[in-house]
Amino acid sequence: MTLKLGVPSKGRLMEKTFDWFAARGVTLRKSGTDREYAGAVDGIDGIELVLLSAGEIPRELNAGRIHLGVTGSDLVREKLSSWDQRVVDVAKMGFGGADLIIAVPQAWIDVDTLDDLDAAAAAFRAHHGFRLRIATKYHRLVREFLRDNGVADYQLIDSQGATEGTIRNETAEAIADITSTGETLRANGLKILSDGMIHASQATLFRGRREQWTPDMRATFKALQSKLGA
Ligand SMILES: Nc1ncnc2c1ncn2[C@@H]1O[C@H](COP(=O)(O)OP(=O)(O)OP(=O)(O)O)[C@@H](O)[C@H]1O
Ligand SMILES: O=P(O)(O)OC[C@H]1O[C@H](OP(=O)(O)OP(=O)(O)O)[C@H](O)[C@@H]1O
Repeated sequence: MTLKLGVPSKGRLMEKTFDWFAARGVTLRKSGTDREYAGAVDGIDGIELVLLSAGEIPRELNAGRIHLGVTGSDLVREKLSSWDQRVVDVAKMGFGGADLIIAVPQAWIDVDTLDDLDAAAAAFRAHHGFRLRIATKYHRLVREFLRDNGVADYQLIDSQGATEGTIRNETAEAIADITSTGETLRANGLKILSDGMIHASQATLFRGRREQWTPDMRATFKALQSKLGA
């Protein structure tokens, strides 16, 4: 059996993933037409390229349908419970950096920390009769983080995009989202809580569990690791 490597098929991570492997003597390329999600690997034998959405790579790794995968470290933590028992971090790739943070309106001058948020949430509930709403697509990471930091009086609102806009639209009071330049937060009048950093994400090469791997696959992985210096 060949070793299947899943990489993002488009978007912000794809090109840099190709560059990162190329710099280490492994050429990944899309085969076929631009819109066809087929690929090939040159520079090492026994590896098959699978082009996938970054968000699906954690699940495919966990299911054993791919053996290696490149995706954001945030996505692996969000999509897999006990992620570190399911996949192994082989190499941090040094790009795709973004911080998952909690932010509130700049106008909330009394709220700068998680403790302040907790107090504001209790006051909010007493006043409005429902829990303060935090919009996010990172449900698992946000729940774990708030639980570990003693914030309980809130509800999560699912937002799969344009999350910063939920506050203006009055569908949430706070957000938990990815930021890199901070532009989107500023443009929407939001500020990050001083202790509101949930995870500093970057593109990472992961491998799945090896129980089902054949000796050939293990040898290929070893050869790849030595090329990558991982
Ligand atoms: N400014 C940014 N905004 C959002 N995500 C970013 C940013 N910078 C880096 N990332 C990272 O990029 C990854 C998401 O990549 P991308 O947006 O290409 O995938 P996606 O389109 O969300 O996934 P899918 O293809 O599953 O929809 C995440 O790991 C995220 O942390
Ligand atoms: O700090 P910044 O550089 O402003 O980047 C952060 C923004 O980028 C991402 O959105 P994306 O472009 O992926 O669109 P989305 O809202 O559909 O997730 C993220 O969700 C933030 O909205």
